[in-house]
Amino acid sequence: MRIIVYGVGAIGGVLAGAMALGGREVVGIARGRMLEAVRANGLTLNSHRGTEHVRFDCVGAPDEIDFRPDDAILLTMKGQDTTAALEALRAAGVREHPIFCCQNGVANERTALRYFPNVHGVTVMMPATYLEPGEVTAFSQPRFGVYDIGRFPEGSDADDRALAEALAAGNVAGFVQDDVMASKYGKLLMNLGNILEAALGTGVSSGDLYQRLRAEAEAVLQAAGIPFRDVGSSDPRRQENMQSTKLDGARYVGGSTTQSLTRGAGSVETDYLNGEICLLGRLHGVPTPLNSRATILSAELLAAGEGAGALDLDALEARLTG
Ligand SMILES: NC(=O)C1=CN([C@@H]2O[C@H](COP(=O)(O)OP(=O)(O)OC[C@H]3O[C@@H](n4cnc5c(N)ncnc54)[C@H](OP(=O)(O)O)[C@@H]3O)[C@@H](O)[C@H]2O)C=CC1
Ligand SMILES: CC(C)(CO)C(=O)C(=O)O
Repeated sequence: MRIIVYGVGAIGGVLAGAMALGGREVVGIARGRMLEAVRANGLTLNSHRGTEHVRFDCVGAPDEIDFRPDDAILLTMKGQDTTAALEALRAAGVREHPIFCCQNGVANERTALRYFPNVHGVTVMMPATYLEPGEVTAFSQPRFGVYDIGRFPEGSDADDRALAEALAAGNVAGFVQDDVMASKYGKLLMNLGNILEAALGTGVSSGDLYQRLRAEAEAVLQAAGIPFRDVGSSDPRRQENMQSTKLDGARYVGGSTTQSLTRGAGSVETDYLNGEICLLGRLHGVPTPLNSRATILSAELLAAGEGAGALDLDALEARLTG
């Protein structure tokens, strides 16, 4: 299986770099300064193993790839960039290839299924950062991450098992699951707090706001009849595979939404995280005022050009509940 990593950022960069270092054939699709940097100098991967430099083929768009039957395509862009990526894949002639949604949220799989028949969900448990072009950092040891993998909407197949093997070569523990979306809904609950961290700054207490966002979401999932599995700190696989690691010269600035604000990326994923709960709440008649305010807050922070940590807890509480 050749691995096409579409979106070389924090997750895509660690995956592409680690699997290439593990001897797997990898092609990256990147853009902007990341593309320039990887093409010019390869990628630097910082982790508990030290600093490693790796080269792999990297292109700017799918139509620069001569797709082969053994290709697997990993989507590693944020949810707001998925539709454009799927359209570019289809325009490049992709049809039957397995598409693995290595992304937070639960909307990517359904969107991908409009375009392609062979879609897989992947729950990504892997703290990673991309702050500078050409450089990414993995903050977990002994494995860089734990992934659940399975066919969407359910089941599993040989492609899932082949991806788990490729991930193992890249120091990521992959678990094939017949009900991967239950794991992805469990992860979605965790990601409702991304916007709180982005607004307050990493390491700042958000009081009871996360529990309140989550309570709204759990009521919504229950009303919608959607099962979820907890993949948070109580998941024993985290204990075994994912201890957080302190690295010389690489500070963990926070989760993916915090990084988007820190990098001035121009968009955040909140509409696919808290916004998913609003959507389901509206479909199933469950009010979601806090998650709704969270989506509006993220849009306002972006519009105001705010970086991470723009608000203190009182200000945040007022914006979400006042
Ligand atoms: N970072 C983390 O620790 C974790 C992230 N996740 C999830 O993983 C997914 C990826 O997040 P993350 O890696 O942090 O995001 P990043 O923004 O770091 O990486 C995504 C990359 O994809 C690029 N990209 C987007 N669209 C295209 C395109 N059409 N062509 C080429 N490149 C493209 C982006 O470019 P540009 O920078 O120009 O936008 C960016 O470099 C998200 O769903 C996130 O929620 C899950 C667990 C942990
Ligand atoms: C759980 C968390 C916040 C960190 O891995 C994450 O999934 C993200 O960064 O989006």
